[in-house]
Amino acid sequence: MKRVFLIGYMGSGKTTLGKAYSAATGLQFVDLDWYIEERMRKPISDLFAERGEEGFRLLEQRMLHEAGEFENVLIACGGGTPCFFDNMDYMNHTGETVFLDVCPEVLFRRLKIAKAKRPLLANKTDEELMQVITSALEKRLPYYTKAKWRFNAEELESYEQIDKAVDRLKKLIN
Ligand SMILES: Nc1ncnc2c1ncn2[C@@H]1O[C@H](COP(=O)(O)OP(=O)(O)O)[C@@H](O)[C@H]1O
Ligand SMILES: O=C(O)C1=C[C@@H](OP(=O)(O)O)[C@@H](O)[C@H](O)C1
Ligand SMILES: [Mg+2]
Repeated sequence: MKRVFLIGYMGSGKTTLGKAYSAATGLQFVDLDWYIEERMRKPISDLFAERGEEGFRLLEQRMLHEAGEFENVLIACGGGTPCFFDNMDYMNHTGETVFLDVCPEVLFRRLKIAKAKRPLLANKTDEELMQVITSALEKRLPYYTKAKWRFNAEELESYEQIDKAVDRLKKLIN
């Protein structure tokens, strides 16, 4: 039985790599954000707005425990998932954890074009965005580094790079 959790900051490529890995190997893919949106029939940004971050984190923990019971699955978490409650310990006990490591400059480049759907980043100027990324990474690194594996995910920009990353991930967790 295989159960893998991808963790890392927003824009580190959890969804992108998780989807590609699943397509290449047949391992079932669950994106935790999508799972929550489907179960609640609402976008993450609405759930954040209605419940506040605290309410969202409670919901996220509940959904993590639900999806965490699935067998033969790769779960792409949200960027904050490992950093609340005992979520990181829970994941380490129930499966293999992989931290997608990406430097702030690359995260900035990716998130600059993809921040609108992320409630913690929407409406930030470039300067604020870089500031949010660096300070959040500093706070979150102690959680992320509890993962069993650390995986460099800085090159996910083309299909070729994604294929290579999938191969590297296969070698790491098989
Ligand atoms: N070729 C690309 N060029 C620029 N940005 C990209 C490219 N591919 C992906 N991204 C962006 O980088 C981010 C990383 O992907 P994603 O898998 O959504 O990360 P995560 O799930 O870890 O937040 C996404 O927001 C995506 O829009
Ligand atoms: O880092 C975070 O706190 C969050 C990351 C998002 O997921 P991605 O990392 O997939 O963008 C999503 O769960 C929510 O917007 C909060
Ligand atoms: Mg994602």
